[in-house]
Amino acid sequence: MTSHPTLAELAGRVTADRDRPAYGHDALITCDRLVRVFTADGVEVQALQGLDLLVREGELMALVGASGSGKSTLMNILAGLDTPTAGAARVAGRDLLTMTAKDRLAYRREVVGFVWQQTSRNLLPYLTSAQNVALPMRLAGGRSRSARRARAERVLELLELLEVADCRDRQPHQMSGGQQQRVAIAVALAGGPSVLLADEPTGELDSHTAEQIFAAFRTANERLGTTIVIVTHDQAVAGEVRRTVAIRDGRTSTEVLRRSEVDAATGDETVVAREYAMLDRAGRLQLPAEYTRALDMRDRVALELEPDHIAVRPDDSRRD
Ligand SMILES: Nc1ncnc2c1ncn2[C@@H]1O[C@H](COP(=O)(O)OP(=O)(O)OP(=O)(O)O)[C@@H](O)[C@H]1O
Repeated sequence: MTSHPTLAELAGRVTADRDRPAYGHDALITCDRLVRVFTADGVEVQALQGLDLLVREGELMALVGASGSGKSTLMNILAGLDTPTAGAARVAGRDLLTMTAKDRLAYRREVVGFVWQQTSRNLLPYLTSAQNVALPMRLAGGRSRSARRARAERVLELLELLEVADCRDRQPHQMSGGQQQRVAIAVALAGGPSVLLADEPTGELDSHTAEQIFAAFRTANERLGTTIVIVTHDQAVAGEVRRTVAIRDGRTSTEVLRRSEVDAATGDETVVAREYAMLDRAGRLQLPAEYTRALDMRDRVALELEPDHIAVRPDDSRRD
């Protein structure tokens, strides 16, 4: 039994609540109860149904989920290509719901870079790698000789960082799929974005090449500090990041965090993964389907507050 709070305690809670920082105040990406409804032939599809997501600056994280769960819808919104129906979405201080068309264009040029699954969507086919990477810089930079020289140096630096400097004079059709995606990452990084978004970037590649592409994202994250969000079906890729967020039915449902632990005795390092469920601000929690199935939980469950946990048990009033 918990005792009733005193008036002074209640007043203290109200003040603490008022002084608590706003949701996502220190995140680079904040999605707050994000909703996207599509209407096709008079039928409504709720692709995002109140999705909450926070991504900190400098993170490299993966988004996973079944087909149709809303991953691409979310990526298109974060990329500034689509507008949410309701809720809030902020990236690097920009409000994605209220941006004007002009702000949106600047946002796509300056704040985000993208890498898509189809290699053909990432690169212009008649330009060489170096020209592809230089293009976003030319749109943003000056025309002076020193500006041009600085751009050429930066192009080479990026191609070297991604280990495709030898492809600088080749057009996309003269490169492998993996090389094309590395150049695509260089193009996406050319404008110095705060966030790099990648939608199934390894979807068209074999697993060995996919691993190399993933290493390239990690290099970009570590060396340039760019925040990276990758949508993937590939469990092996998802296993390489510290944080994997699963989307189910248009909401974030579970999250796996991985951290390294060093054995004090042997000095061996192992990666420990732990799965968490997302608790939204209304207190809603989505239990993993395999857990509820295993205990035949349906419709109603019994809850008990224990000193350090909440027990969720099958409905014991249902004795048939
Ligand atoms: N332009 C659109 N018009 C109507 N419905 C759409 C539109 N775009 C997406 N949807 C619907 O929204 C839901 C989420 O789609 P979305 O493409 O975001 O899923 P996804 O998780 O990316 O799937 P996949 O892994 O297959 O790409 C689906 O039911 C889809 O049919």
